[in-house]
Amino acid sequence: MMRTFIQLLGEDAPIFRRYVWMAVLYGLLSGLTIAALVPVLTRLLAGDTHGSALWLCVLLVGVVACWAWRRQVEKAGIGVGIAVLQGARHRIGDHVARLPIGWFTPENTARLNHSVSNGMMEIAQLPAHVFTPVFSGAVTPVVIVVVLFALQWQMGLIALLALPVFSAVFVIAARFGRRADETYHRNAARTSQRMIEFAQAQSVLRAFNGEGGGTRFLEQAIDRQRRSGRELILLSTASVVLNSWVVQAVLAALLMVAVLDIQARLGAGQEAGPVIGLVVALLLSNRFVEPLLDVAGYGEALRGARNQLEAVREILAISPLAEPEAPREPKDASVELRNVTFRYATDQPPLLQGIDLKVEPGSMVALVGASGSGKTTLMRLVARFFDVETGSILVGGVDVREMTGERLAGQISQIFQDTYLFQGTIAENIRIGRPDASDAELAEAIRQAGVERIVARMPDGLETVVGEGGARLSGGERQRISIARALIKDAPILLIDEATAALDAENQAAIAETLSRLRGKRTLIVIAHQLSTLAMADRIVVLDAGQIREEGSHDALRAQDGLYARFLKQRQAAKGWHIAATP
Ligand SMILES: Nc1ncnc2c1ncn2[C@@H]1O[C@H](COP(=O)(O)OP(=O)(O)OP(=O)(O)O)[C@@H](O)[C@H]1O
Repeated sequence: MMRTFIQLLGEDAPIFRRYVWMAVLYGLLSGLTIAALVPVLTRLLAGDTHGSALWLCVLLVGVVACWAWRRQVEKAGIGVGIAVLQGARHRIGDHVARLPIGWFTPENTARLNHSVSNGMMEIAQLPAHVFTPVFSGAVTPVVIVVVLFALQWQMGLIALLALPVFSAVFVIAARFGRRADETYHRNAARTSQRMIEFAQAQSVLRAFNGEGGGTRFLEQAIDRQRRSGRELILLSTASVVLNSWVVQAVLAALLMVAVLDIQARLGAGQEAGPVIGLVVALLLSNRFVEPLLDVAGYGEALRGARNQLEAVREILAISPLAEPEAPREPKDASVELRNVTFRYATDQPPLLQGIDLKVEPGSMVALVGASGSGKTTLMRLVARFFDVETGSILVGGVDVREMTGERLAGQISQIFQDTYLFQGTIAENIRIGRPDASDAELAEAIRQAGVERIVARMPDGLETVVGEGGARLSGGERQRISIARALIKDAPILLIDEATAALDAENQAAIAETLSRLRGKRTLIVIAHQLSTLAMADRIVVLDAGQIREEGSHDALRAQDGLYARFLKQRQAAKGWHIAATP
């Protein structure tokens, strides 16, 4: 936990170390102040009022010093919190900016959002509100153990042995609690997901589930969350009770030893001195358990914060894409995959295997294959959403790992299915492709992508705000804006995913027009669904289960009666294609 905290603080870590030493010193000071009670009481009980008064002054000075130092510790704790909020957020931001683009799935971005907002607030509050009492609560009893040893060694020994026992019980209870906490948070996240899904998918739920049926998934999720919440409350209560039992048991043992010793000494007719010492030791026992109970009380808060820190640690542990020390420049607009193997997770089989593919500058390659065969993944690898496991990907004859991210991005334009539109106007969204594009270039991209027709329908034309993620536009309209954005960028390589779902007749025409205009001028790699696109391609590559099974021109592959011919027949049956209708 401390290590993650220090990692999170980066160059601000010395502030945290200083704070920890201050908190430990505060614990020591508190312990010593409590220890000053011993001479005050022993002298008072022995009738030495003057000596007692002197020690009382020392005690009072200690109390004032403790109070003043505690304020300093809290100030230092707040300083650490501010460093977390200011510096650590930037540090996570810098780290995330270097992560593979492929990492940014909706689940990961939701996690990141939660960690940077709620999680950071929780972590930032730790030093001032939780660490100070926990650190001092762990140090003060150690000082009291030493004093107890001096007063009555058996009590000192019991208190000393109690410390590791208490730590072990605390750690075990925390471990059980953590597991329950994780389950609860997982179920809570699922419930939120289900709630959003429930709201977004009302039309589907009502159409297919009938009355009330649509709430089934949501109810199941709420039920799971309720059960895990109950389990969490039970375990949390049990751990608090267990911790305080252990502390109380230690206190009882200390009291018993002291009382038995007092009885024995009084019975033996010993003088008052040692008996007074024992009475004082009895009082000290109480001060020994108090900070321990404090620590136990903060177990819950520590566990919650630990989960947040763990989430941050997981994000920081993801390896960013390495930037080359001596970046190279691409020589042309070719794309080449050499013996590429890739898998999304180490425990999964390879998704792409032994892929060799060369796309010459200015040529057009269409990728074809069943759903899940790896077409999108192949395109993502070219744009370096991820790095390959073995083999290499070359853009312009240079391995993408030897190019800066900026240089590679400059070589490639993408029209993917999940293109994001920002909360801004249509014009602003298109200009993201090239912020310094002139108005004439903007108008040309708009014309080529068929955005003119959309703009004409909109109340504010090009200045129409598209809403978050382009929510105020249809899927087809969003895609055409993304085509205009890719066209205005004017990169030599264009990767296109012909999204079947978003392709209405107008969009098909826009894509076909774009492709025919750019054919021969740009290197085009297209995940093709349209017959017109396939017929336009210089080469068709058929992927099956992550491997290239067939490669050649449309006519040659069609004549082979292999996978491609079968694919065409399926498409024909589904969409009424006419093979003869090639342009
Ligand atoms: N980020 C990811 N993490 C893990 N698995 C993934 C990820 N993205 C895709 N996959 C899996 O990889 C496989 C290939 O997906 P990919 O999107 O490359 O196929 P595709 O041929 O483009 O399919 P489609 O035509 O349906 O878009 C699928 O089984 C998919 O579930």
